[in-house]
Parts: sequence; C-alpha cells; structure tokens
Amino acid sequence: MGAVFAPDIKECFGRADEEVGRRICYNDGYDTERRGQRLNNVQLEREFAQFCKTHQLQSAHAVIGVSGGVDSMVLLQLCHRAMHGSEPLLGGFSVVHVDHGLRPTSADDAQFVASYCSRLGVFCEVVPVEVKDCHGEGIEAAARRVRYEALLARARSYPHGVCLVAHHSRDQLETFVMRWLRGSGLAGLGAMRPAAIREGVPLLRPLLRVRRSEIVQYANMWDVPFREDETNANTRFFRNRVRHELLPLLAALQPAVEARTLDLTEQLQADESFLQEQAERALEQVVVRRSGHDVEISTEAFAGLHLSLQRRVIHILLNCFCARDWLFSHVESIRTLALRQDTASAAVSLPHGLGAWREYGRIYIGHQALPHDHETRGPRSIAQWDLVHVRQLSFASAGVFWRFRALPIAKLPPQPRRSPWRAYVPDVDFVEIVCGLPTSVRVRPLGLAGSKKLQDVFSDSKIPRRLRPGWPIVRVAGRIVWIPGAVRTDVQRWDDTGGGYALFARPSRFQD
Ligand SMILES: Nc1ncnc2c1ncn2[C@@H]1O[C@H](COP(=O)(O)OP(=O)(O)OP(=O)(O)O)[C@@H](O)[C@H]1O
Repeated sequence: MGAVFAPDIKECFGRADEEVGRRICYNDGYDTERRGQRLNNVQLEREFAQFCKTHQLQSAHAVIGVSGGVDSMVLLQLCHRAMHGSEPLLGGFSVVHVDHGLRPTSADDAQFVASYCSRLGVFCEVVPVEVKDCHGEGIEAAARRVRYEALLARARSYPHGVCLVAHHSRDQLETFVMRWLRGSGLAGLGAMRPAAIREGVPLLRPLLRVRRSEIVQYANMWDVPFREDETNANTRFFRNRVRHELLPLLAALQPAVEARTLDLTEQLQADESFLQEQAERALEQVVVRRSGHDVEISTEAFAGLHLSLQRRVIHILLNCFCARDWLFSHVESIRTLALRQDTASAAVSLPHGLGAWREYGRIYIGHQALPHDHETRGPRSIAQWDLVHVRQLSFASAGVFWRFRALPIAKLPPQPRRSPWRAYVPDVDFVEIVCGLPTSVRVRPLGLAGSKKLQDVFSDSKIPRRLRPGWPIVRVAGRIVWIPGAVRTDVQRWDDTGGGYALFARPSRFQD
C-alpha cells in the first residue's frame, strides 16, 4: 500500500469538535462525568503542549507511529489539535503505519489508520515490512526492530524530523517489570526515556507520564476511533502475561505502583547517565591501546576504579565486541581476571568466539588469542578455566591455536567414543591449563601400572619437539589429568552418576 493523503476532509474533524463542544458547554449538568473528563483532557493537552515546547517541536516535523490502537490514535489527535490551536506547537507532522503483515487483520488496521488520517487531512504512509527473525530474537522483537527502522527512516527523511510514539505509564511499568525479571542492570531498569536519540533521530514519548485511563477518557471525549489488537489478550506472549497476570497483583498490593515506578525509572535514568559519563572518562584512563580487533587494558589502572566503574567499563567494551550477547557472569569473569593478584596468564572465553586474556599486567579483549604468541620458557599457566560459567575456551600457544570445550557428563550419550582428544574430569569448578612443565615430571597414564616421564609421553604420542614447550596440560588441584592428544591419567574419571565434565580439545594447526 502506498501513501495516502486526503486534505479535503479537514472539515469533518471540525464538525466533530463542535458536536462534542455543544454537549459539554450547553448541556450544563447533562453529564457531570464528562465534565470531569474534560478537565482531565485539558490537562492532557496542556502537558502535551508543554512537552512540545520543551523539545522545541515548533520547528520540527513529527513522524507519529500510529498502530491504530487507542494510545497512538490519541497521540494523533493531540498532534492534530496542537497544529490547529492559536499557536501551532508543531512545525508539521505526518503519520506512519507499519504493516508487519503478521496478522490476518493487518491490512484492515492499515486501512483503518489511513482512512482516519484521510478524514483529518493528515499525510499518512503505510509501510509494509517483512519481519524475519534473523538473530534468534523472537518474532515480537524482530517486528519491533523493523518497525523502528521504518519509523526512524521516515523521520530522518525530514530536515528536522523527530519520531513520536505513544508509550504511556503502564507501558513503562511493564517494561520495568519485564527487564527486572530478565535480570537487567541499571541501564535496562531505567526503561524507556521520554526523549532519546535512536540512530541519530530524536525518539520522543510525550505520553510516558500519562495513565492509560486518561488516554481512554480522552479518546471517548473526542470520539477518537481505535482498534483493539486481538493479540494483546494472548497470554502466550511474555508482555501480555505481565500485563494481565502480574500487574493487577502489583496494583492490588500497591495502588500507586505505576506512579512510583515512573519516579524510580526517572531516577535510574539520571544515575545511568551519570555512571555512563564517568565510565567513558575512566575508559580513556584504562585503555592502553585500541585497534579494530582488540583492546588492551592496564590492570593497574583498572584496579584503581570503583567497583561500579569497573563493571561499566567492561560492559561498554563487551557491547562493542559482543553486540550485547554477553551476560553478567562474563563481566564478573573479566573483572576477576583483571584483579587477580598473581602474575600468571589466564583467559576467559566470550560469545562470538571472542576472548579476554591476561598477560603481563594487561587485559586483552578481542578476537586474537594470546596477544604475544611467544615461545614458552619454563612453566606457564595458560588459563584457570571456570567450567561452571565458561563452556568454550580458545587460546594460542607456541604457534598452535587451541579450542577447548566442556560438557557436563550428564549431557553425553551413554557410551562415548574413546579418544585422546577427550577426557573426563571430576565435578570441580576450575581446571588449570599449563604448559612448559619440566620434561622429567612423571605421570601415571590410565590403564598402565607404572608412571612415565613427560618427555616419553610426548615422544610416544609423536608430538613434534618444537610444540612441546607450549603443549597444554590439564591439571585439577595441581595433579595432571590430561595431556590432550597423548594420555589421560588415573586422576581422570568417567562418573556414571553423571557428575563431572567431559573436556574436548582441538588444536587447529597441528592436527590438520
Ligand atoms: N504497526 C505500527 N505502526 C506504527 N507505529 C506503531 C505500530 N505499532 C506500534 N507503534 C508505535 O509504537 C508504540 C508502542 O507500541 P507497542 O506498545 O505495541 O510496542 P511494543 O511492541 O511494546 O514495543 P516497544 O514498547 O518496545 O516500542 C505505539 O504506541 C505506536 O506509537
């Protein structure tokens, strides 16, 4: 469907105004409830006018996202009235309806919005979009992503374009609760901002402090038509369950929950802005070097930061590298890595095949494995591998790129294949990966009566001499359990009761 524009129906709107005006002004005592509503409506219009002035919308072109629901239809009405008052509050405005094509009735919604705009004489564009869940984000999130892309693109096409959406105070409460349940931090719990910049375009929410009941009253007052989205009742969606099941409970316990959450989110937003500003400054102090692929941080400067800043600095870096797919446990693992008192090298693996490494008083985050793939001299700890939180680990050692994987034994098939590239370790939190142990160290290979020197283990397994100093050796509580590609020792065990982990190793250059 293309653009719809019908400037000639403006008069219809004028008549509707007059009718409502007559009912209120001349029928004194006719409908006291309506009079009360009118006061609220005046209040709503005043607040909207104030919002327009604060954000200097007199010189802007507002692109309103209108779904056809009551909230956005009321926003449309407010904009329309704001344009036609004694002093226009908007430089101009137009409507965009995004047709996701996901529901059988979506074409009717588009038609409904377009024809109402046509009645008002407002320019309306219906933008059909294709919703594809490419990032495993879920269909709801994918629809939201493409919707904002379309709305912001339209706003960007105007010289002073801004985008207006009709979120109200209950939406804010829902967002807060959903983020709280999903374990968001400060940034997420601040929920939606009344004014934000999204992809370079101001995204404004003039109704964020308005209650839904006031919006509905306003719609009734001005006979604003709207359509109910039938999926709103479907409790298969998380948001709807929060809305229909959890919020009524919260409101029963604390009737002021919506207003209090609004105040709280405003405070959190202010705290969040302050912390982010401080962290961006701190980042300049701790980052020693930054290239497109990795970043190098001074552990000394990092240790001097306040705990909140330490976390936020890592948070910012992870956002750059891991596109928000990280967890709080990743932040904490990197922080622990940076604050360790000993000087040993260590690593944690991150999503998207990235890693964080510690070497010589620096933390490296990025795609590179060990930053200095140097020859190993003497024993060296490669990683304290946190099996509970980190399931994959990769690093380079003496010219070989290693990938390690850990799988709880309970998840393995009943009779796993035997291989020197796999071993079983007891149910421990950490294993240590070291290299460069003296070749005279003795190990007791599984199934052998006696012990063997490391040197003999390497030669029997045909591990090239030049690779031996950097060859990883896995230890549990200081005892060797596995030399990948060579032997497993009597410390390792296959636990039929399902405890422990299976470890897998793949050296990329050597094995090929
Ligand atoms: N199909 C649509 N076309 C244009 N604008 C829309 C559409 N759907 C929603 N909007 C705009 O977005 C606002 C929020 O809508 P809704 O609460 O349904 O979004 P949501 O899916 O919860 O996403 P979020 O709240 O994260 O923006 C609406 O008030 C309206 O302004």
